[in-house]
Amino acid sequence: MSKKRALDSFFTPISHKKPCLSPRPPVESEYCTIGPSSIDVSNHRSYPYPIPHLPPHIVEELSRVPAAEGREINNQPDLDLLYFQPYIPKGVERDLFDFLRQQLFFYRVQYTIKRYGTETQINTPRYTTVFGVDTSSTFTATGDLVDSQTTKPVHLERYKACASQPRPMPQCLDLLRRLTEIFTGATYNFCLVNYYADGADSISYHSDDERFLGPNPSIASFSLGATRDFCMKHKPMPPKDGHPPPEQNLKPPLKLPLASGDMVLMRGKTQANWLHSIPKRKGKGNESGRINITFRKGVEKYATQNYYQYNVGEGVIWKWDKRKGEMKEWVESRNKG
Ligand SMILES: O=C(O)CCC(=O)C(=O)O
Ligand SMILES: [Fe+2]
Repeated sequence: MSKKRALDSFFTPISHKKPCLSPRPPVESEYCTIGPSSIDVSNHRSYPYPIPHLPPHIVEELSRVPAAEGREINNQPDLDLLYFQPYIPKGVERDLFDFLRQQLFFYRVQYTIKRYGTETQINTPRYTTVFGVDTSSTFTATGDLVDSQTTKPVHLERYKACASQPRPMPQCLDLLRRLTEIFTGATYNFCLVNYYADGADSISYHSDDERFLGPNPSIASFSLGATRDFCMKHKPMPPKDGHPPPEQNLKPPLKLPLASGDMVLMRGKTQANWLHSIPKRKGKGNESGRINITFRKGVEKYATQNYYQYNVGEGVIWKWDKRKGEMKEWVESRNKG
């Protein structure tokens, strides 16, 4: 299907269908569940509360993505990026930021690691949440989890090690996922969302190179809200035949100032060879929040296990309090009625 045709069918409003919660690859007939006239919510037994669909004007504006051509950055060894400045049109990126910060539920995950026999508690320095399930399972239109091969219900055992049963992508993120699939030519079954409340929140150097993402994974990473530096450096290269480490090790990190609406597509050998981070920012002028959304494809059940453990965990739910202008602990009984 051409991109133009895919987009046209995507934005055709048909209002009487049930919301489709499936993170399956795009099928033209499924796009009808997403349209500017929709006033529904996405709900699922694994959600703490329903998530409203995107307001029609945001859906409308998203039909204009990508707002700019992607720029290739592949002038360093093993680096393969496509950088859109911006991908989401200016103006609507702010509305999307406000909407997602208001409507999504977040976590501040804590976990322990054991290094050289010593246990250390890690406090994830940002808010996180995740939706999706690996390729071994799929959600039906009514939100049931079935085996991708047999279409039989997935036994609870498969995800018993997960912090939460897998959650289907809500419409407000699934729309962006489907658009991203059209423009990147890749498919995605996970959506990870980070919320950096201010400059004190961060993610340290790492690569998304887990085996459960398969070789050469394609990861689409969106930025909304405050501009933050995205730093990248090559993984250390070992000295060869007793000679000092190659010059790549001495190069300063690559720094992309990710602004609201920008998207970086990381692909090819990037994850296998490069590390990335969002460093802390000190001082005045770093008080505003930033949302990062990544779409990825997990090809083993360990992807589901890992992502729910480190992005949902066992702790309390955090929700944006508009009046106070900060994240507040969400308590179900207080919010009923
Ligand atoms: O916030 C970002 O731009 C990067 C997030 C990231 O690297 C991750 O979630 O793995
Ligand atoms: Fe990452």
